[in-house]
Amino acid sequence: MGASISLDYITHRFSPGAAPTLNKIEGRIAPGELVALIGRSGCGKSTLLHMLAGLMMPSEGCVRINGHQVVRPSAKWNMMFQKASLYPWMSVEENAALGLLFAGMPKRAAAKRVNSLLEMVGLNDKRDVKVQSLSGGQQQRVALARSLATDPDVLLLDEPFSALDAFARSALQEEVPAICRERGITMVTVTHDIDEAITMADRVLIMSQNPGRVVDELDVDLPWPRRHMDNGFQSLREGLMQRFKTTDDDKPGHSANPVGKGDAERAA
Ligand SMILES: Nc1ncnc2c1ncn2[C@@H]1O[C@H](COP(=O)(O)OP(=O)(O)OP(=O)(O)O)[C@@H](O)[C@H]1O
Repeated sequence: MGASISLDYITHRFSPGAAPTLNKIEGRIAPGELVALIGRSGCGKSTLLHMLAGLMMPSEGCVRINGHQVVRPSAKWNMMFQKASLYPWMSVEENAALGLLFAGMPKRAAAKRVNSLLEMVGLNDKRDVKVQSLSGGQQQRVALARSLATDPDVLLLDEPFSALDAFARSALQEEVPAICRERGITMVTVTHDIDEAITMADRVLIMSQNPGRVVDELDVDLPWPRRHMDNGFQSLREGLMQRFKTTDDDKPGHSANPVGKGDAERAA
């Protein structure tokens, strides 16, 4: 079952006396909600996500999951990164089972749990294959199975599909929120890509930079699965671009490019 997340006035400075990278970020994410965090490069998205994962502590304020302050990483709030970080000499099954083995689950029980997940992510026939022989998309599927194996309440995604080809990316953009919805997992994904945010999230939070703050949000009230060519999708996309631009225009010395590098690359 998903967990609630509270951001309680999070401020962060990387060194004492420096300007804050994040400034007084507050908000609440409901159990089972799917949220995308979008903002320009360097605005502090990954820093904030690392705090949700318990990998970093803010200078001021705190993150609470189900009301408890997050002070360390946990298998109940798992993070997926841009790179799958698998052990190349281990099989798909061994990599996917790692979190369970670290948690003390016997090998046979871990393999049983992982097998149903590998089936779910479409890798059942690759169980015994070494991960180094897999494609990037397949490796991210192993990482996804590994993240889900510990039955997390929260799944945190730090641009996990940005290095994948368009087909693998689009399949996972559809499958990951579907899995989270089915299991009631709360999802927070960081992205530069407006289409990815609308494809995956119930709600998009927009961050500004210098200092990083959540300055706007947009509800994505579209049926699943989301289709880029649908009128509803396109009008939300335009709305989000506009909000992004307004956010940017508020800043002195803003760039003519209204969005992050994912969209900027497409526009080029
Ligand atoms: N360990 C660190 N020490 C000092 N400054 C840091 C450190 N980590 C990040 N920063 C700075 O904090 C700011 C926010 O970085 P962060 O990686 O969170 O941004 P981001 O929005 O995720 O960027 P991107 O989209 O490019 O990944 C940047 O200016 C970055 O240079």
